[in-house]
Amino acid sequence: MHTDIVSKYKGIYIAMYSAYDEAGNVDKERVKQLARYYTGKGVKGLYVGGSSGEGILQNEEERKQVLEAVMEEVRGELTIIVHVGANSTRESVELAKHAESHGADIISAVPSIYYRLPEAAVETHWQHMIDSTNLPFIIYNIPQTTGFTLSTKLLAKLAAQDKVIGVKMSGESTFELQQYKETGGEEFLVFNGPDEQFLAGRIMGADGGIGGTYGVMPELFVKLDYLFQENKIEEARMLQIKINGIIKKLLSYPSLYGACKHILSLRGIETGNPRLPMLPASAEHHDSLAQLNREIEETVALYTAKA
Ligand SMILES: CC(=O)N[C@H](C=O)[C@@H](O)[C@H](O)[C@H](O)CO
Ligand SMILES: CC(=O)C(=O)O
Repeated sequence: MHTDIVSKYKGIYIAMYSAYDEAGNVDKERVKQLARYYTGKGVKGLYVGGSSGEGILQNEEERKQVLEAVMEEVRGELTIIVHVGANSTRESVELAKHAESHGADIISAVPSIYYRLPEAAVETHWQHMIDSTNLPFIIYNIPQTTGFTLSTKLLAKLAAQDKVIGVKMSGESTFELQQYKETGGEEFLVFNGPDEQFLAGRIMGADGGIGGTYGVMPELFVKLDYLFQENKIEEARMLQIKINGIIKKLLSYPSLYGACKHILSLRGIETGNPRLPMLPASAEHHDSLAQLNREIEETVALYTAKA
């Protein structure tokens, strides 16, 4: 039986980008600068090495370097969830043990990708990671990229273990999200994945969110969560609509990550280009990205101004 898990870990987690130097190598100083930038903004923590963090585009050593930089910079200040999913179970277990030895708070993983695996194989894959450390584990369900949909049957089986404390639900169905919450129970964490549906996910039972676009506007998601908690649903809906206008523009670029990383660079936070095949923002988009950055900054100023 899980106790106090939800109150301990609920909240807003930024799916953090990785930071590279001009040659495309992991740059630990830049990772630290980015992690530092996210402190003091009201978020609960960071989700490191996930989709936005390009963990699956990095080798094992690089993934370790990114996590080490994060831990060296913000350990104790932010709750750190590490994505340790790799295609082989062996590598995932190695990353899980590394995460534990460096003080990460929680591990998480997608299924193995490329092979179309039966549920029993995905279960075994996750179970090995779970058994390899004493850390809590959060299932990462993102069927639109992995091709694997977490069934409530498997969720129930995994959630029966003390170490399995939650699921990051990146599928778009808020009905399934609600079913996951019902299956896992009140003391099982459900994180909303699609940033565009944060409020909808919260209304249907999510305890918080983990998202990639939070990285360029964490203040807005912290505010949105606050409005939901205060039961100011109409105000929250207006903010979600404002956020969605921004996300729609972000998604219109060659890659979401390239756009977000360029916006961060306009604020003095250099993280390099995303790693190919993720396309960088190209020069022709710099003007519109500068305009979008101003729009985000104005919205943040508006929503964080004292009433
Ligand atoms: C498919 C995907 O990567 N989803 C992310 C996490 O769940 C989201 O944070 C999106 O990046 C975001 O909602 C923009 O569509
Ligand atoms: C978006 C998200 O949650 C991730 O990048 O893993």
